[in-house]
Amino acid sequence: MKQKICLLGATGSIGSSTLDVIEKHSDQFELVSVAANSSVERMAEICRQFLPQRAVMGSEKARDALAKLCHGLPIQFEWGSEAMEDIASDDACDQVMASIMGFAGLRPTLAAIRSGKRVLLANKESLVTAGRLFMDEVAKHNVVLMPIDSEHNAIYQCLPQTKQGAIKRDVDKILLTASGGPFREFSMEQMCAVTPAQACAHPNWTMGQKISVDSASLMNKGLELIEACWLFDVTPDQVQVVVHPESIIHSMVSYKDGSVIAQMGNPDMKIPIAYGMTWPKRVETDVPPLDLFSVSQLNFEAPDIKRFPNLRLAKEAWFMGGTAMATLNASNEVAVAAFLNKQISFLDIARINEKVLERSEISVVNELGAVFDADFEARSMALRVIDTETK
Ligand SMILES: NC(=O)C1=CN([C@@H]2O[C@H](COP(=O)(O)OP(=O)(O)OC[C@H]3O[C@@H](n4cnc5c(N)ncnc54)[C@H](OP(=O)(O)O)[C@@H]3O)[C@@H](O)[C@H]2O)C=CC1
Ligand SMILES: CC(=O)[C@@H](O)[C@H](O)COP(=O)(O)O
Ligand SMILES: [Mn+2]
Repeated sequence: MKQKICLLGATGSIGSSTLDVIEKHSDQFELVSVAANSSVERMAEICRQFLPQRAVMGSEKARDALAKLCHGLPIQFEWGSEAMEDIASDDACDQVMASIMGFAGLRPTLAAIRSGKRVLLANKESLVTAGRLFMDEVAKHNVVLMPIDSEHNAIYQCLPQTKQGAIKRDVDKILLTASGGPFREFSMEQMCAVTPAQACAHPNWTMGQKISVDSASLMNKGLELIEACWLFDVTPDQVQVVVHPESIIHSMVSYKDGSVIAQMGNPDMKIPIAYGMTWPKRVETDVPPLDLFSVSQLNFEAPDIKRFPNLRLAKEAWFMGGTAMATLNASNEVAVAAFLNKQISFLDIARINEKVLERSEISVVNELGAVFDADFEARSMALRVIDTETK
C-alpha cells in the first residue's frame, strides 16, 4: 500500500524537495492533497504533474486563478485555513508534511496531530509558539512526530531507536550545529548595510527567504534551540550551540560515557525528508554521497551572541516561558518581512525583537487562545515599533 501524503507548503523549498522524494519513490508514495498561499502558477504545475485529489490556496482569488489554470483536471480546488486543516486531517492521507512558513502553519499542523497522522515537522514556528500544548497533543494522540529540520532530524537519528520512535537515554547534552550564516565573519559595521539578497544567500543551503534571513541573524538557531527543548525534553542548558561553517555535521548527541554520535551528509533537505517519510527504513535519494576528502576540514567555533543577540533572546524567551516564545516569534516574523521589504535594516531585526519581548506582557499558556492572542499583540507591537523608528 502506498503512503498517502498531504503536503502543506507545496510551493516552497521544503515542498519542492518533498515532491522530488515522492516522484523518485512513486511506488511508495502518492500525493493526495496540497496547500499553499498565493503561488498559483507553481501550484498549477504541481497539480498537473501529481494530480492530487484536493488543492487549497490561501485566498478565494488564488483558488479561482488555480482552478482556471487547471480547468478540466479531476481536482477539488478550495481556499482558506479551514480547508487546510481539513486536508491535514482527512482520512485520505497517512502522513502530513508540515512545511508552511511561520505561525500560519500552526492550525493545520495541530489538525494533523489531532487526527493521528504521521507528522513530518519542518514548520518549526508552530512548535516554538505552541510548545507544551503542541507536545501534549502529540502524546495524547500517540502520533509519530518526525523532525524534518536538519538538526533535529540529525539528533533523532543519533538517539537510540525503538518501535515507537527515538528515545532519550543516557544523554549528557545535545550539540546543535549552526552554520553561522552569511555574516558569520562580519563586524557590526558591516552588518549595518547588508541587503536582503545578501542575507538570503546562505553559504550551504538553498531555502525560503524567511528562514534564510533567520539563519543570517541566528534567530533560526534560537528557534531551533527552543524546538530541540520541546522535541527532546531538555532545557537550553543541555543544548550547546556549536558553529560549524561547513554544515556537514547536522548535529550531535553527547552521551554520559563520553561518546559523541554525529549525523553527517551533504546539506540537502531531501535526506531528512526521505528519512522522515520512510522511517524506520531508509531509501535512496539523489543526494551525492559525502566525500570527506573533498570536504577535507570540519571547523567548530562558539556563537557570538553580542553580534547575534537573537540567539540570546530565544534562550531568554524559553526561560520566561508561557507566551514569551510566541511573542518573540511573532515579532521576528514581522521584523523579517519589514527587512525583506527594505523598511528596516538587518540589525533592526534583533533590536525590534528585543523591544517587543521586553515590553510584552507574558502570560501562562493554558489554552491555544493565549498563543494566538500573544501572536496578535506582538505583531501589532512590532509594527508600531517599526512605524515609530522609520518615521
Ligand atoms: N527550506 C529549508 O531547507 C528548511 C525549512 N524549514 C522550515 O520549513 C518551513 C518552510 O520553509 P521553506 O520551504 O524554506 O519556505 P518557503 O518560503 O520556500 O515556502 C513556504 C511555503 O509556505 C506557504 N505559505 C506561506 N504562508 C502561508 C499561509 N499563510 N498559508 C498557507 N501557506 C503558506 C508558501 O506558499 P506560497 O508559495 O503560495 O507563498 C510556500 O508553499 C519553515 O517553517 C522553515 O523554517 C526547516 C528546515 C529547513
Ligand atoms: C536546512 C536547515 O535545517 C536549516 O535550518 C539550516 O540548518 C540553516 O542553517 P543555519 O541556521 O545553521 O545557518
Ligand atoms: Mn535547521
